[in-house]
Amino acid sequence: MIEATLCFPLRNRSDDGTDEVLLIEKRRGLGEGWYNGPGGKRETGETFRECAARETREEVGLEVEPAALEKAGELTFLLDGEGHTNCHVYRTRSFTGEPTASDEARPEWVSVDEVPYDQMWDDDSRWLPGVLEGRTVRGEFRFAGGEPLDEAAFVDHDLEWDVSLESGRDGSP
Ligand SMILES: Nc1nc2c([nH]c(=O)n2[C@H]2C[C@H](O)[C@@H](COP(=O)(O)OP(=O)(O)OP(=O)(O)O)O2)c(=O)[nH]1
Repeated sequence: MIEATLCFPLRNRSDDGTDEVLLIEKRRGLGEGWYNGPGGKRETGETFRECAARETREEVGLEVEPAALEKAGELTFLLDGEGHTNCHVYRTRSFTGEPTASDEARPEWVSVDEVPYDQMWDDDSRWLPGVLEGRTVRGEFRFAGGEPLDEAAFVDHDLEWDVSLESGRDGSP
């Protein structure tokens, strides 16, 4: 199973108080052309928090402290009945730097009320609104139709809200 992370930096705009999330438009790889949070696959020896912080730095140039990430979700994506990817989701209001485009990603601050779910993975509209409201979620999402995952069809899902994520299923927070 692939172990991956997503990170959703949040800010409150000082002029009108709008709550915004930093999304990326993914320029290559899985989910190319869609909006998502910064994130990616975990490397050997990394914790999930370290992975989320590294991917955020590499993709959009924001510095986040692994310890300042708040665990918001654990999502499992299944493809044709088999576990494909475990995704650990974080959010944070604590970061430094200005978002900068990279080869992999074009960053964009978006109002949390105007997230472009029609240009994202099909499952995101089921769980991301709650995550952006500050809730925690554990979910299983079933896809069918073979590799790659981003060309498979989203079939159905199960969600559990307001769960304790103090410790992940593998024991790593
Ligand atoms: N929002 C959302 N993200 C997803 C879904 N499925 C899924 O794998 N992801 C995330 C997990 C990872 O952060 C990202 C895929 O990993 P990645 O960015 O490293 O993939 P890639 O093929 O570009 O990898 P690489 O070669 O650049 O390392 O997509 C989904 O259904 N919704």
